[in-house]
Amino acid sequence: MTYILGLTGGIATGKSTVSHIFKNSNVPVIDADIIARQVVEPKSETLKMIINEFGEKYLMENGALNRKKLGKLVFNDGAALEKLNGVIHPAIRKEILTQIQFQKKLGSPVIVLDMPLLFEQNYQIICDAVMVVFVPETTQLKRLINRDGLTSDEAQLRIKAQWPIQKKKDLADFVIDNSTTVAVTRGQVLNWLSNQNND
Ligand SMILES: CC(C)(COP(=O)(O)OP(=O)(O)OC[C@H]1O[C@@H](n2cnc3c(N)ncnc32)[C@H](O)[C@@H]1O)[C@@H](O)C(=O)NCCC(=O)NCCS
Ligand SMILES: Nc1ncnc2c1ncn2[C@@H]1O[C@H](COP(=O)(O)OP(=O)(O)OP(=O)(O)O)[C@@H](O)[C@H]1O
Repeated sequence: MTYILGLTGGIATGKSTVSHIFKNSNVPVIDADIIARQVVEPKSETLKMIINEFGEKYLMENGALNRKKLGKLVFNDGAALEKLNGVIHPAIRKEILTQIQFQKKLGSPVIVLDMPLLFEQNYQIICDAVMVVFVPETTQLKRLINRDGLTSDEAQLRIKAQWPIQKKKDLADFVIDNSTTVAVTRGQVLNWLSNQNND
């Protein structure tokens, strides 16, 4: 039996940091952010649907999606974000389910599904448990601004496009506090894994 651990949190609370720790421990990770990029590669059906919906101005000269420009639109406009989600999420879901089946066939005992919108898109129902990585909102805002070079207003809009971290924490089976050092976070994840191995 393959145990599916959903890994989520808010934007920039540390999901990738935690998923690296899993990967380094040889646990396979399915990364929804990577899949969300793969399904809109140049010439893909999903990219064509996005361009039909939003217009040619969201394409770059090389035929790739202009992610920066589309991000500016959708994180400022809830209706546009819903439209984008409606077009892209069916393709993301299909690929996630394919990758889960693949890992199950390989006989992986544990797999991690790393997905920022895990609760928003109702993926907890296919997970055996959900782990939420959290930091206080002030830390989240600071790390997001530093990592992505956003203004404080832009960063706050992105945070508001997702459920509040407290709501996700309340729904979690396991929580990881990523507010101090990566070493402390690693300790919590390795501890979870060793409890898992002892079961
Ligand atoms: C709007 C897009 C083009 C902006 O691209 P950009 O390269 O600037 O950001 P990137 O994709 O790296 O996402 C960064 C972070 O933004 C947050 N985010 C992304 N999409 C969404 C969304 N639909 N709703 C809320 N938050 C989101 C996530 O925390 C993600 O980790 C892109 O995020 C996108 O296509 N989003 C829709 C697909 C999606 O929902 N992806 C999230 C994981 S499934
Ligand atoms: N414990 C930590 N101490 C200091 N900085 C950290 C820590 N954990 C993560 N960071 C930094 O905070 C930023 C966000 O972390 P990370 O990319 O792991 O978040 P994420 O949840 O995967 O983000 P996204 O939702 O955008 O995918 C990164 O720049 C990362 O290097």
